[in-house]
Amino acid sequence: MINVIVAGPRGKMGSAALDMIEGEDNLQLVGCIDRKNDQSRVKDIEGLPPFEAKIYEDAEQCLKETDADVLIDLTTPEFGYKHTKASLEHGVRPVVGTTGFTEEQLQEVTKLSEEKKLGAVIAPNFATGAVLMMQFAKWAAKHFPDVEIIEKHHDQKLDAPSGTAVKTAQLIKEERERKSQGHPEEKETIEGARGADVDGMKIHSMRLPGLVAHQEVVFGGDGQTLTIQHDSMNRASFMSGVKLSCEKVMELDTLVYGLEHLLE
Ligand SMILES: NC(=O)C1=CN([C@@H]2O[C@H](COP(=O)(O)OP(=O)(O)OC[C@H]3O[C@@H](n4cnc5c(N)ncnc54)[C@H](OP(=O)(O)O)[C@@H]3O)[C@@H](O)[C@H]2O)C=CC1
Ligand SMILES: O=C(O)C1=N[C@H](C(=O)O)C[C@H](O)C1
Repeated sequence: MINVIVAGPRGKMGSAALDMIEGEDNLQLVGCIDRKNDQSRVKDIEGLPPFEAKIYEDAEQCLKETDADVLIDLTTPEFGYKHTKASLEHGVRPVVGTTGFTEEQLQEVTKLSEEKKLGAVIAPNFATGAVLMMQFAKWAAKHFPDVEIIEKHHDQKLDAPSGTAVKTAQLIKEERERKSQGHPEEKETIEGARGADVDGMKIHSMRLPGLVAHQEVVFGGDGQTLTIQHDSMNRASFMSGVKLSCEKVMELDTLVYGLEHLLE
């Protein structure tokens, strides 16, 4: 049995994680970290499954009082980072879906996980299809170095570009020489028109109601284009990755960044 804390239980992802845990025999909810409803039971919060587990506003208290193996964080970049550090300090393995960590923050928690010899998973995208989309994009970049990324999300998303787009750009960067794209003398007549720049490749972020999580990686070559596209239609699409991460993190003693390292 793996004892799990969920941070962000009322959120879109956190509540989907509770539903997933409810249906799994090897995962047990032992506590939640929220910024509301201190000391309430999960079952008393409208819309959440009937768990007896307690809600804590104080993450430290939750980590101390529950006999947790894993902390799943699905909150905000600021609190996700704090929870990840606190979790490692308390000997609890973090599984982090929260996006928007800085490079420095990632390095810091990687170092802490090494020092503590404690497994951790940070996955910008838990959907298997999104992981494949990123791997296919990395492969394609060998042959098509000109590429732009278009990510589309619901309009409640806090971070832009998405963690998935940033990770995709990093994977492509590993495959190709740095290059500037477009006309060398191109000028933006409206600021931002060409999108964000990562190592010469552009990322465009769209936010609209009705969307969930979608990305196109568009490559251009001589007389041809190649588009690799992934769409998450709902949050259930992420849950097999969350479950797998909870299981695999128990066997790790360092931090892994990206679900691709856990898929066989
Ligand atoms: N890796 C992946 O596959 C995926 C990652 N994500 C990422 O997961 C994160 C959450 O996304 P989503 O569920 O859509 O966002 P939501 O805004 O729906 O949920 C976030 C929840 O965290 C709560 N929260 C905020 N601060 C704290 C705190 N200090 N302690 C505990 N809880 C807190 C919020 O509370 P309140 O309601 O009061 O604001 C809210 O309930 C984002 O970073 C997103 O990018 C999303 C989808 C997939
Ligand atoms: O906020 C979201 O919704 C999502 N966030 C992650 C990201 O930033 O890449 C994963 C997925 O795209 C959904």
